[in-house]
Amino acid sequence: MFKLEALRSSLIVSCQAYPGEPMRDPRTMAQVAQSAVTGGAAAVRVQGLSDIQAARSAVEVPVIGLWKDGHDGVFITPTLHHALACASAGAHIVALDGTRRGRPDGLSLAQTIAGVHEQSPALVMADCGSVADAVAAAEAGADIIGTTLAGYTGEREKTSGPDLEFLHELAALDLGLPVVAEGRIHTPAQGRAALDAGAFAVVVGTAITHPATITSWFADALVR
Ligand SMILES: CC(=O)N[C@H](C=O)[C@@H](O)[C@H](O)[C@H](O)COP(=O)(O)O
Repeated sequence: MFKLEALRSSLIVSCQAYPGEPMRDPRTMAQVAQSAVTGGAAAVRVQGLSDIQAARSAVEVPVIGLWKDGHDGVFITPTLHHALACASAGAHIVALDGTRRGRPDGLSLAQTIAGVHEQSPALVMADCGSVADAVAAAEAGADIIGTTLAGYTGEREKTSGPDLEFLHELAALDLGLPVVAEGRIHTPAQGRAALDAGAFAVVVGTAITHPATITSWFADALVR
């Protein structure tokens, strides 16, 4: 079993391709995950049961697994069923929606987290969108707080880079849990700034593993 402490101050790379995209293939995502580990990723975050299984076989580092179902409201590992499936697929850490919104299976966040802890060895990362979410998720038994949903739930402005103010607010609260910075970290300096703002570790997705978006940044910069 891995030690969460080993991820302190580390880079975690999210390797995700979206529905209909050419790289949406578990073998491809496992290769991307391997490349990220070669470059220094201490853990990877992958979406979908096949990608979790493929990543587990491909890399030695901890795998954070999630299952996106839909794209509105609560869609990141929305139910206990989704969460247990991620754990069964091999996720060391299950990332799930950690907001205060109602969940499709009617379970509370606390019931969902308790179900994962009772029925699997996985830790739970609660993807939050606000300070109130983070406080509630900590009370509900989450092992890790993620800032993943800041800017996506209507409770906080969608900052162009990471929401550093959110990280500062969470650090001041001292929830007693690791807070992982995730969302719109696009440069190494922003990753460093997230750690300096109090993050336990940093997740980078798009800026490392989503070539279509990275290409568009360059292409857009060339347009006069
Ligand atoms: C909001 C949402 O659905 N976030 C997802 C969560 O898994 C992913 O689409 C993001 O790529 C991931 O959070 C990493 O963030 P960024 O790609 O900005 O580095």
